[in-house]
Amino acid sequence: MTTTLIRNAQILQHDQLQPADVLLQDGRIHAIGPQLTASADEVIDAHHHFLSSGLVDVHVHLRDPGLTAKETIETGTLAAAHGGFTTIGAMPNVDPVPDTPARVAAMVARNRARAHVHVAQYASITTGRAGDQLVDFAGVRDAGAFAVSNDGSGVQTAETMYQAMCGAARVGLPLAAHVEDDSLTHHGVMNAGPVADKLGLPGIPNVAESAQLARDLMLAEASGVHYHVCHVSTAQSVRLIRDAKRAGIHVTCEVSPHHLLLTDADITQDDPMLKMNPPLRSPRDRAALLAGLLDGTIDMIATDHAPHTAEQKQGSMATAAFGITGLETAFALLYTQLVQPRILTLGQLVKLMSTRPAQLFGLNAGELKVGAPADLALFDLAHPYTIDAQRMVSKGRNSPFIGWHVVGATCLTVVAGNVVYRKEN
Ligand SMILES: NC(=O)N[C@@H](CC(=O)O)C(=O)O
Ligand SMILES: [Zn+2]
Ligand SMILES: [Zn+2]
Repeated sequence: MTTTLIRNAQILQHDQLQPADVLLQDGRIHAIGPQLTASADEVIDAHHHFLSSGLVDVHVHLRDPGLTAKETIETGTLAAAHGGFTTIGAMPNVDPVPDTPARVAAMVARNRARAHVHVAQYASITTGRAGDQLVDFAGVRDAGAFAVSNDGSGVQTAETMYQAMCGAARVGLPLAAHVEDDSLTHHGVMNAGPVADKLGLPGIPNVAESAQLARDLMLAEASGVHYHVCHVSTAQSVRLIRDAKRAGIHVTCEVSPHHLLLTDADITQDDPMLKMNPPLRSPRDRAALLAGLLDGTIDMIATDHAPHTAEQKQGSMATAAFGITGLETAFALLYTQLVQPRILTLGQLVKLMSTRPAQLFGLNAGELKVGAPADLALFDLAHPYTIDAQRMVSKGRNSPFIGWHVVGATCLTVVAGNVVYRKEN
């Protein structure tokens, strides 16, 4: 029986910071209160920093197995811990794809043996994440998958998506969709519009995302599945999801930090660090995403942490890989850019990055209360710093936010009562 006492923390109560001590025992939160007087094996002084339930990110690319030059289970989950995340959802675009019960079981075992944080594993929707052959949903659920997704590409055929949704609904698995109609993307590498025209780069129009989303919402209604939309990026998508929720369709969605903070107007030159899928959209789209976040249309924030090697992210946007990292920068960026200017409260940010994703995906996480898992993150909300590639523990250094000035450094991350990250001074 090991006990840890975290003293002198500030925790959120009714969206207000209040001083508290938190006692952890056997991997759970045992007590919360002012000035706890318990004897503990370890006492940690939180120095009046902000103690939160550990962050939860349902959209992470760990690249393991098969793509380990970009990231591994160890480096990706250490990056998660560095960012204050204690539970992450691992996307299935690895090699081999977890598309059978045996492969999912192997992934779950590898994650458990090697990860620094809790990993919820996605299985794919179709075999090899391509074509129309559906995965054995009951089998992959029983092997430990928490949801299915073909992230990286859209499911192109309506009939396949409909059958997939019916199958996922039958076994109670959420289906997370990367919505992208390949016949509408025109081999684009950034948002279609005046900026792409000026740079002479091929553009991806909003309809490539939103037209397939409209299709999917009708299929979701007919099938009754929990349909989750990955990385929503357009004003039209927000409108469609808002209307679908009003109509009672079981839809949830996520937005990435980069789509909340950047637009194609920030692309002043051909820069591969600003290349991701879906692309940075127009200022009008960004405004719609913020409005959707504030009115509850958008349920959660997910990083879409997509590490690549330096080689894959050099040269021109025309040839570089899609994707940027996010785990190590998300909280500080959003705290600095949205909470400090009072666009969101700290409580809203924690709900969006911890409580809601856990609740909506049925993950045992996202709450700081007695009896909950001892998964916690301690953030310093006072001292400014500069985002520095040298301090990142992810193998991927492909972030457009390097050099940004932020507050909100992670001081400590605790998973199941064990310290998995501690900031050195
Ligand atoms: N977002 C990206 O630009 N890239 C992701 C794939 C994806 O999330 O669709 C990747 O795996 O690299
Ligand atoms: Zn995607
Ligand atoms: Zn992704």
